[in-house]
Amino acid sequence: MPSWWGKSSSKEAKKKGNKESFIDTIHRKFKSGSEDKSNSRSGGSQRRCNDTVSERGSLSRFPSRSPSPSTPVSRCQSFAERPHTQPHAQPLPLPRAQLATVGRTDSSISASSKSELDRPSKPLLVFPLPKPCYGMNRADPTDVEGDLATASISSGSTIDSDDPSESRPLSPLASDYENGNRTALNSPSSVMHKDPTPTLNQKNSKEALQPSNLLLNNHILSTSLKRQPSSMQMQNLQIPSHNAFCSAPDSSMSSPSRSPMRAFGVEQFVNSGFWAGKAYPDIASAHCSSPGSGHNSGHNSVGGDLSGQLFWQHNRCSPECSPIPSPRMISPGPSSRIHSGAVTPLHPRAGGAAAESPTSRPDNGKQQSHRLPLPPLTIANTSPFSPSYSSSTTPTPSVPRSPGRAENPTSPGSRWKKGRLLGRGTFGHVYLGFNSESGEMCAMKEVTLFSDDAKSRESAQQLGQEVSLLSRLQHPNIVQYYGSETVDDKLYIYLEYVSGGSIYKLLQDYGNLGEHAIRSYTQQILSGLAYLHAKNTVHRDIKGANILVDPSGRVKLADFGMAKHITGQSCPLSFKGSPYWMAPEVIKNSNGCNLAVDIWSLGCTVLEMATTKPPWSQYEGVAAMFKIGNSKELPAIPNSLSAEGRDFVLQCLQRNPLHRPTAAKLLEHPFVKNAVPLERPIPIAELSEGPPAATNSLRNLVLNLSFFALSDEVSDVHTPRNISCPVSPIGSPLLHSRSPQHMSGRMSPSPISSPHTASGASTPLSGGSGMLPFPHLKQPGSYMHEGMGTIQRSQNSFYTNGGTHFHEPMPELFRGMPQASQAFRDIISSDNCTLGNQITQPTSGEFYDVQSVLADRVSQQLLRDHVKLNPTVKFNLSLPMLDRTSGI
Ligand SMILES: Nc1ncnc2c1ncn2[C@@H]1O[C@H](COP(=O)(O)OP(=O)(O)OP(=O)(O)O)[C@@H](O)[C@H]1O
Repeated sequence: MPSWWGKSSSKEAKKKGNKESFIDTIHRKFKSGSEDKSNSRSGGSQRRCNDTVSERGSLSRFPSRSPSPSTPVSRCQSFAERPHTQPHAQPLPLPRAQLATVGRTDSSISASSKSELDRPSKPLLVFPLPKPCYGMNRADPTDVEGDLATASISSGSTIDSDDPSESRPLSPLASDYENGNRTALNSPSSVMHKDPTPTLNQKNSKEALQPSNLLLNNHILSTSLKRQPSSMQMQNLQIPSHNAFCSAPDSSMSSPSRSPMRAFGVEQFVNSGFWAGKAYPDIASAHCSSPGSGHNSGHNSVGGDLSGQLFWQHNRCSPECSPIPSPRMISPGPSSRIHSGAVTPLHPRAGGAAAESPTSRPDNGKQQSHRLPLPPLTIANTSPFSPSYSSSTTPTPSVPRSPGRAENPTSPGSRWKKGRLLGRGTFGHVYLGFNSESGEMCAMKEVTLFSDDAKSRESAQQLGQEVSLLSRLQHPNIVQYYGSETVDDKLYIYLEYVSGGSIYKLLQDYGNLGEHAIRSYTQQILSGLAYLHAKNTVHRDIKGANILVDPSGRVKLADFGMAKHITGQSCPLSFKGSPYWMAPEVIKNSNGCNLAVDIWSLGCTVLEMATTKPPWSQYEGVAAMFKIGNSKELPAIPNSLSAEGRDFVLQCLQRNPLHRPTAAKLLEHPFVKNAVPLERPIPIAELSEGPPAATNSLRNLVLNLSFFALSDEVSDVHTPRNISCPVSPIGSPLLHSRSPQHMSGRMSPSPISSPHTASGASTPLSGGSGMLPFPHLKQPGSYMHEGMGTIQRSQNSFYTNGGTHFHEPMPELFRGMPQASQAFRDIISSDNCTLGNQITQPTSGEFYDVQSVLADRVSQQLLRDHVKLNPTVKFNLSLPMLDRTSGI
């Protein structure tokens, strides 16, 4: 029995009152409703649950991947107490009901913790993969029930899994993970990887599997729950009876499940395997990322999910893992925050997707079916950063297309080859994208959308919201969105590739960070948050796993799947986030939605960076949440942190959200204010040229810098990274040649900052942000990408919504997928996604920082070119880069 459980049990009587109160609070919370449905992924979960039954058939046909059963993992042990070799957990008594009762939960936990080795042959009760947890609207109140039912079933499976004989062999698919992302071994999750249908043959599952009960998801089981609601929950601390942890279906292919750490909306909570005692289908996926790659699917990717984080696990690394305990490797993550139907392995098509070789092109069948409309403009048909990547635009005959486009009109993205798997997320997989012709790289998030599946709508909605948000963000500390497109039934979202991996990954691979790094990272995270919060947008899932680091130490916030734009006064908090980083008010839902939840999470992240573990990681999921939500205790702050660091953390971890400083305010805190700024030398060439279509401010900035640099001739101009580098059209050689905006010959620092964009000219899917113009590829009447302050003015260009204009054809992203398309439209047109009104003029700090990875490589050439063009200017080519300024 897990230590934490034991502890809990011993104190149960004592704390019963508190727990009940606490649980009751949560219970009410989930019952009473969740935050705006449109933003919730729960619908998905609900759906998932509903669909689970219906899809059983198909599910059963597809072997799911299961991790190696060889590694025993206990999920019930606290981080601190869990040994490498997990003791066999004592299965808790099974409750009579097969519902998501506490007993179930506990059982599942125990079961999960049981060594896989110990139960190799016995088939585990695996439930059909649940539907995606995400989802927007829960129109039907019974959805919760459905989710709950799913959870119950999961629970049941978990229970069954206690029996070793239920273990099922891993699917061959499990081995296709790259980068060691999938470490089958350690996964208790093997349970999750069992082929659901076949595995449902277990004794305990029999009843549940009865057709009538299997209608389970939404009916029978839920009904049962209804009949015996709170008592069991209270008794068993089943916070989530109505709650939100998604059960993550595991699938090697899809794996939305890889994200165990996120909690979703109420609805999702219901799905939560954790709460319901469900086996952790996602575990395998979640923990299997390769530690060293920095790209994970594990904790991070898995990440996101509450489930995964519900049990902070450690020391379960695969051999490849760094000596440092890697929660990811063992992370239990039952659920992914969003189980997109698109990525559900169980779906017939999913199988194909999953089976794809990471090294293959995004899709060989790209042009097989739904031909993408040609982008109206001449943009970057060769660049992923091009809006053309977004099939959201309709063909515009009047606008010339690039030759390349003409040659390959159906899919601009086809030029991008899908490379290795970078990680797995709730929606799907993230691959490295490489353009053989340009040499550019990007991160390609591949999500399968099923046009014939109701889940598509939820997927589309969620993705639409995420893309909508991302496309309007442009900040050096936020991963840049480049564009997106659909190819057949797959949606590709092109993002800035951040090769260093997540902070989480770094911590797993290299241990805790030193104070300098913590200060720097924290300062950057704050910068990103300040920018985000200025737009009334809350990230809601700040944690190491969602913060990427580039090779030069620049930090970028990623994974905006949980982000929400706060539009009105009332914004009920939904149970979203990752438990260990979750603010008390989120758990208790005692306050309205506020930006302060990110500040709390930031404080947790600082501790995570300092210790490699989030606060309260010594407690298992529920216990941790109880601590966070119901106690007054503050987490231990390591002595390694300076007094300033300590104070910073304490400032962030104030239980009253109103007492927490804002991100902007915290930027003034000595802990980060005194942080050594990251700097990137600016190549002289960058300073010597000005963007053709740069805004005055940008132009001035660049010119000033240029002047500064050139006046010195050999210059030692240093510019803090966060300042201008990015803005320069020339700023980045990379952008110089590839960005769609460059292609358009227009430039605008940010879709957000540009007048056009501000006025609402924004195409969420068209890669609104982050692109810098290609001065050398100007085209008359060319497409003006809104992201660069340019607008496609031809034809049916936009429609307006809430002050934000979108390209009418944007929904074409989901061409061939009516439901998805409509869902996308809905979400895009929802006020929740409207950021236009919040658009603010950029500050220098908001300038998009061009990718620097290739900058240095090209800088020399640029310098040479510059010299050729400006013979009077003398450069010392031996100093391609300016010196640093900073104040180290
Ligand atoms: N821009 C990027 N550059 C490099 N790697 C990335 C990038 N985006 C994502 N990844 C990798 O892919 C993994 C999954 O991506 P991401 O977290 O965005 O997916 P998701 O569906 O949002 O996941 P989650 O379940 O956390 O919501 C990340 O953990 C990371 O390792």
